[in-house]
Amino acid sequence: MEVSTNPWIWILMILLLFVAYWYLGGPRNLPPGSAGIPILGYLPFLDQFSYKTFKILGQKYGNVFHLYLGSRLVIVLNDYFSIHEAFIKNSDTFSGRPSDNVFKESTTNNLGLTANDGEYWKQHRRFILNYFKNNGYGKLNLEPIILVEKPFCNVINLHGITFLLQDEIDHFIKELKNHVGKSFNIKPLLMHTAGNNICILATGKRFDYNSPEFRLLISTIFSPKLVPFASLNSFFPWLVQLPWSDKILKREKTKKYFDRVNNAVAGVIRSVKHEYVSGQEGNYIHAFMTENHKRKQVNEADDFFSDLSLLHMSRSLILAGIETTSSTLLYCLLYMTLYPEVQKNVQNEIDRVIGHERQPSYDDRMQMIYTEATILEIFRKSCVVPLSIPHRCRKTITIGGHVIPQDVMVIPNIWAIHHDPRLWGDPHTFRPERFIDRGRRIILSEYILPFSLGKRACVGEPLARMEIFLCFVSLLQHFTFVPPIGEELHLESYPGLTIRPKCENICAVLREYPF
Ligand code: HEM
Repeated sequence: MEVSTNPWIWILMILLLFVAYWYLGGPRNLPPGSAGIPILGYLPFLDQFSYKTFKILGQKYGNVFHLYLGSRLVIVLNDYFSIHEAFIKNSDTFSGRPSDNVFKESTTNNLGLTANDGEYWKQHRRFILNYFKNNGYGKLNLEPIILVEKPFCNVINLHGITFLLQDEIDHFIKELKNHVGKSFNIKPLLMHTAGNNICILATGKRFDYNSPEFRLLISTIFSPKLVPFASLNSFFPWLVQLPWSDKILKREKTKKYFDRVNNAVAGVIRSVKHEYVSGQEGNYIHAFMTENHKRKQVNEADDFFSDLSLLHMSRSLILAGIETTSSTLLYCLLYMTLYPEVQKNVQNEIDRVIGHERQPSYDDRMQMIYTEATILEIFRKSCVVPLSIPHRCRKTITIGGHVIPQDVMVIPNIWAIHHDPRLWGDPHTFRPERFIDRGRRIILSEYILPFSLGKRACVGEPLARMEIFLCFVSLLQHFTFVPPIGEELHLESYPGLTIRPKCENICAVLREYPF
């Protein structure tokens, strides 16, 4: 037999082999799904709001399906029951994070909470959740309890976290009063307040909006648009091997960005580190330092709570908490502007339960059924982290009768749950009343998952829920929000990992008292 010397035949054969490998070379017994086209996988067919495409694909492939995004195999969980089976019933198995270039390159050895999934992550997660629990985050009537229980009184323990959040809201309202009656881009102010609430957690105090540390922090965090390059890095991990990968992946720019963020976070840490007195636990940074000392006494080699860890942990909280909370608050105001009758109902409830002479407290929500229902409906509709953060399946397991291979990336489509007509009937209608039982009680739905669920669910949830309630209620106590003259408001968002409203201009009108 003669071997062909025609190079085109060889090129064609290699191409055919590559295509055959692309379609047949992956793991067997995957859930239904699509490999898309060679090299790019299903990426070219995804809408820029990929959660919407996933929802449609769920109708074709079922609620557990696979896709290749670039060369990366991804399993999408597209309904409540599959996500619950994975993240609650098999929470350990699904608590991994993809061991990803993106995480590795943005942190030092995967330090911080979001990227890590080993013993280090477990211990830090437990530590911060305990810190929240012991310091009144998310609880009612805490101030007196804290006062009695805590030997090392500092600002938080004396007055309770509610007091500090209220103080921040006071400053926010004062600032907003400078802009009443005109079109005002409220997003930066919302980011300032969300940023300060995390600083309160970290340092036990708020920062003046004009203080150098705070200005640096806020201005640094959201400057560059690096998400497209992070996605390239994640879905085409082999790009890293190419000689010009640094340029394609903008690695230099990414590195500089994270250096700047580290520098800004270090400034916040420095501002309280020097005030530390041995044994103090009154803010997260001091509690962290005390934990480090305790551990060192037992085992000098234990460096889980090192200075570098403190930097990365604080950074995790700041990066995960500011954009999410400020976007949710912005959606609160946009929905009120677009649904004035809902705004009126919330204000009537505020007037009845709180009045205008005192500040709202977190306890008030027990009597504010309509307001609570409105916030739940905003959580449902806005769903600012629609695909959560990707998980990794730590061992091969069966979900919904489908085999999920070890180490595969798992994406839960939370947006699909929030918009599932089988759960909500009319998912696209904004209707707070769906959460009220015969006008008297809140219907707590397990299908509302803005913070995800299971072992990896958002650690900042207790703080986020408190600040959203207190800020939303305080704002509607003082102002009515209306569309700025000549501007059309809508609820559309930018594409990205988080849903960020495009409309940032709003008009606040001061409410008249007495009402
Ligand atoms: C409305 C506001 C917020 C929303 C909707 C939100 C949502 C989420 C979601 C969906 C996740 C991913 C969970 C998963 O992997 O399954 C997450 C993770 C996380 N969030 Fe939030 N979040 C909010 C506010 C905050 C705040 C205020 C903080 C900090 C104080 C914070 C800190 C974190 C951290 C550190 C993680 C990573 C947890 C881990 O990997 O173990 N978040 N958040």
